[in-house]
Amino acid sequence: MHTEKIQTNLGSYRVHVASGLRFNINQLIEKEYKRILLITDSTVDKLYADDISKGFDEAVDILKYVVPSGEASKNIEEYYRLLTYSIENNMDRHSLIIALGGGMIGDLSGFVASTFMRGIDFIQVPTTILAHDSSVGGKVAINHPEGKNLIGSFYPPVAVVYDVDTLHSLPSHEIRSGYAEVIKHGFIANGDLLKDVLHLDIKNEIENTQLIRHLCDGIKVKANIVEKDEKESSIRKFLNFGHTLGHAIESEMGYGNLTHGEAVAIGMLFALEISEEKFNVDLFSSDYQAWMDFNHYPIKIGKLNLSHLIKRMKKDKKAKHAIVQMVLLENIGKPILVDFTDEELSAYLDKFLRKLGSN
Ligand SMILES: O=C(O)C(=O)C[C@@H](O)[C@H](O)[C@H](O)COP(=O)(O)O
Repeated sequence: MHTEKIQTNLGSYRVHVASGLRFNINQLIEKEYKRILLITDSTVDKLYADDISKGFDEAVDILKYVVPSGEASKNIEEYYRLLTYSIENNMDRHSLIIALGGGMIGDLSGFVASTFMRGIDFIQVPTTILAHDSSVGGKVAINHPEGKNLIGSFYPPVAVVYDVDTLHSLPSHEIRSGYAEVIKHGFIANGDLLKDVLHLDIKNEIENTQLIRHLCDGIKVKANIVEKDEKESSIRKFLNFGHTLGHAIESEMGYGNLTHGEAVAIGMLFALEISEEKFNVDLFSSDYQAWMDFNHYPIKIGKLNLSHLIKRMKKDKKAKHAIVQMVLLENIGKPILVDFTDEELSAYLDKFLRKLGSN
């Protein structure tokens, strides 16, 4: 089993990564809980929800709440229904929430945990590759129609239990989504990981040792940054590489029409091309685009309205006084934050959308 300890001011927890862990969650948490609310989605429920209960004593009360699958469920109505369910079913400050699923479930359940009775324990049990990113670092949130993750908090889980066996049932768009965040960690902080992934055919089954190595490398990059800047006042913003445009595309297209990672993958291409032009460096943007093509990432995504996208980019959490800030790369492993004037951003985005055929 691979274990990474995350030590921050808001809390310390371990991220365990191995095969078969979903049956042994009870042994990986330090406290005993009498009442547990398992939150999952309608896809994962059928596959793994029963396995989770098997590891707990029969005396533990395990409630289950199933959310419709898809990013569109990460909304205020679903959040409110979950709170009502928790109140009606006598959850209290000594209860535990288990978030079983991908980023949507982790973010939504974590936000419920962070606000129910001013905060109760929760653990993340990720079932997607993308969640190697979202389950670590303590960002929990729901979306607003105006923008992604606009309502949320920093609230670390008490543990992350990552059973890699669950990743083999993922559909191809989920593998693409997850590997976008893996390659992001490579671009911002680990050139070897980047090279490895740029040679990877993610259309075919990825064997467990390689998958675990990629996930653990990504988690290490994330842990390293989050431990130094948990609340994103400085270097944590680097983890947002590709997200400024990515989030704008996701919300503009309607949540769930493109996966989070697929939208971020496009956002990274944008940031790479600007970086190469601004800093006169080769950041392998052509190799990266070829990798995206080869692995069937959607690049031609139809017409997008430039001014709508810019309006959304201004709502990004990194923006200050409506000035868009983007993460660029001075080199591989050397991220930097750059402010953009409206004119400059418009010019870059117009050129990029034309290239994609989206203008
Ligand atoms: O953990 C972070 O910090 C990140 O920015 C990682 C992102 O990949 C992740 O999608 C995150 O949830 C986005 O955060 P947001 O603050 O931009 O909503």
